[in-house]
Amino acid sequence: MSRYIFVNLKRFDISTAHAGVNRLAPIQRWASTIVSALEKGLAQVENLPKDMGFPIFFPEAHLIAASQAKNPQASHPVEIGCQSVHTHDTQSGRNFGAFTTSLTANAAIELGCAWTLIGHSEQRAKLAAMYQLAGCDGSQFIHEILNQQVRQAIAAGLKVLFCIGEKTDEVDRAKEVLTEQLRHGLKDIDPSQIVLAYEPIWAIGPGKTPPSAEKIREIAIVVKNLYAAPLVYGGGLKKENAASIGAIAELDGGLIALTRFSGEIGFYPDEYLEIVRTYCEGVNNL
Ligand SMILES: O=C[C@H](O)COP(=O)(O)O
Repeated sequence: MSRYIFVNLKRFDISTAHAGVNRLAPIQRWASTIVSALEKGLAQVENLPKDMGFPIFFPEAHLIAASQAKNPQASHPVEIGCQSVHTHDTQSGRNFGAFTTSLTANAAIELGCAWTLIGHSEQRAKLAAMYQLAGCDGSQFIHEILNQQVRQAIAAGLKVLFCIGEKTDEVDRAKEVLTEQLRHGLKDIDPSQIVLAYEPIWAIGPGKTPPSAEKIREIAIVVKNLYAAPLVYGGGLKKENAASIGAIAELDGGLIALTRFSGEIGFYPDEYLEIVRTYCEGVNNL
């Protein structure tokens, strides 16, 4: 594939009764509802580039249901991905699976995954919070942990979407931050095994203003010079900016989480399809 529209479904399976955003289906049918709606909907989208991939990252509990819901006859099949993998894995004569609470890359493969998402800002924040509790700046260790996870994923045969991005207080030195994340997180990793996602953290989620297409393009040029892998943009990607982001020649796609950022926020398949349609208008105008 040479272009991708990724979806990260974060923890969007939790119903509104428990303060979540799932209004789509009971949790048992949530993943299959999304996979079927997206595959049926993508088949109706006109002028979809043939070389476009549609990976979706689910929480672990939904991986089997999502894989089983895939239609082998779909004209534009979705691919299933997990939200990161463990730093270690099963190995003949060594570890037989003593990994309580962890999803290993070999397990992800057996659960039907083709992809994993590593280095998402919410994963980085979780790791940083642990180091903070220990009273130290763990940034170097976080890069190393992510690097180990990427290695395990590739060894198991997973494709990797590796996220980078600067925080609000890092905007002035964004290039430096991105350089560090790439240099250490992807140390000795072959770029042919990776797709990168640039997600400025200050643009993710409701109530945020994403950067202009010109600003995204500027960063895309920097990132591609640092690491020669396909690059997608995420963080407030929505119908309103999808065409202008699709028209950035240096990008190879997008990463979507919410499709609705106000009111009954959440991920809605029909709105996702509208974003894809609009993004492709931008691509077709290139
Ligand atoms: O993983 C996806 C990103 O965090 C983007 O989130 P968003 O589309 O809700 O801004």
